[in-house]
Formats: sequence, C-alpha cells, structure tokens
Amino acid sequence: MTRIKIDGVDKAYRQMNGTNLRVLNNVDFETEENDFLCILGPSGCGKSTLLNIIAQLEEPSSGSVSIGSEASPTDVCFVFQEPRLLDWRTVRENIEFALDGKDIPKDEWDERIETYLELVGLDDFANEYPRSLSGGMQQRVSIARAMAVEPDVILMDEPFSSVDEITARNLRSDLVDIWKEQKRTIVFVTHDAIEATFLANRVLVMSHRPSNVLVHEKIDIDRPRSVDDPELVELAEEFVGQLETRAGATS
Ligand SMILES: Nc1ncnc2c1ncn2[C@@H]1O[C@H](COP(=O)(O)OP(=O)(O)OP(=O)(O)O)[C@@H](O)[C@H]1O
Repeated sequence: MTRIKIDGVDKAYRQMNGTNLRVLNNVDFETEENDFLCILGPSGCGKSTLLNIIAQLEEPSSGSVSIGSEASPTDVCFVFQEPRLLDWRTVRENIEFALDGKDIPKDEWDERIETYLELVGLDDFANEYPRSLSGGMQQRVSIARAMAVEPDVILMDEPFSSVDEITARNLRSDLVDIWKEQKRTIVFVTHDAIEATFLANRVLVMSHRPSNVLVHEKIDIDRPRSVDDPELVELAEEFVGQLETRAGATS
C-alpha cells in the first residue's frame, strides 16, 4: 500500500545575495493508493523541488513527507529530465546496475531487461553504449531502467521533454498501460496541461512561486483517452485558466 502524504511543506533557498527565495508555501496533499498523480504548474514554480522533496533528495524547510507505512518500506525510483546513464556501461549494464542496486535476483534480470527495453522500443540496442544513442533514446533507456526495478513508486520529472512528440505519445500510452496493469503509484511532473490530463487520475495544479496547491482534482475521463477528446481539452484549458486567473489576481 503506497500513499504519499505531504503536510504543510515550505521550501526556501538561500540565494547568493543573502536573501531567501520562497519556492513552496504550505503545500498539502495526499494521494490514494496506486494514484497516477500529475503535478502541473508554470516554469519555476517549484515542481522539481517538490518532487525532490518527495524523493528525499532534498529536505523541506518545514513540514513533513511520508511515503507508504513504516511497516513496509517503499521502493522509489526517479526518472529525471535528462537520462543520467553511466557512459562506460552498455544499455544492458546500466539496467543491470539498477537491478543489482535493488537486490533483484539475477535469474530475473534477462527477462526484465528484455521486457522493458522492448516496451521503450530499444530491444535491439541492449549492447550499445549511451554515446551511440540519441538523447531521446537515452531517455527511453532511463525509463526502462526505472521500470525494470518494478518499484512501488515512480517519480518522473518531465521525462518526455527531450523525446520527439511521436515517441512521447507512444511512451505516454505505454506508461498508462503499465500503471493500469502493475498498479504502481506514479508522480509525474509536467508543465503541459494536455499531457497531465491525458495521463493522470489526479491532477495537482501549483500556483506561481511561492507555490501552493491551487487545484487538486480527480480525472474521471474514460480510458483509453485521446488528446483530441473535447472533454479532455476543455479540462486542460480549465487548469491553465486557473493559473492565468491567479497570476492576474496577484500581478
Ligand atoms: N538548489 C537550489 N538552490 C537555489 N535555488 C534553487 C535550487 N533549486 C531550485 N531553485 C530555484 O527554485 C525555483 C523553483 O525551481 P524548480 O526547478 O523546482 O521549478 P520547476 O517548477 O520544476 O521549473 P521548470 O518547470 O522550469 O523545470 C527556481 O526559481 C529555481 O531557481
């Protein structure tokens, strides 16, 4: 059972000129088990900061974060905006490194590597080094690497921003299929309202900085979804409208 609870989280960064930059302001939310949560917000509002806090890569200035329960430790994997592969290891070895790090039994490695490389369309590239792959292909490897671990929670920070749109569309559909089939909790950061509305069963819209939660909404549009569905487009526009209204109100 994997729930994420964010309670009154504030975050400020000390700047070079000695002042504090307030990024997150009393952020509160809770996910249900196996949610696909998209965090949507304008550039610079603190989405990555919030994701890093959930991943415990950063400390909040105040407030608390909990994932899962104390009784059962939660496996969390992170997919960053950029691939972060080990250049001196092949694609296969990069994934093996992650599997080894999570103590996955060796007799499961081949099947997992095959399954997830096939999923991202790179099954013919297992023995290549990252330098011989395009940026988009490297990002697909990093997605396969996170998936192969089969973690309870996958945190994704704009993972498709460096991938061409056709590949991104396929990966979005695949991600939804994996989420439905394997019942994982996914937290996905994006500034694209259509992407959020296509993927999520729950969307958080964050305000401009110092950022808090403007909208927390469950998305009940039937699946499979289409990015051209008028209902989906209308909802995405409502999210953007909320941001514009608040920006107008505070400017
Ligand atoms: N380690 C840091 N030290 C100082 N300031 C930081 C640090 N990390 C982020 N910031 C600042 O915090 C603010 C929020 O950054 P963050 O990357 O979380 O925003 P974001 O919403 O993810 O942006 P984008 O959508 O453009 O990636 C920015 O003004 C950024 O400059």
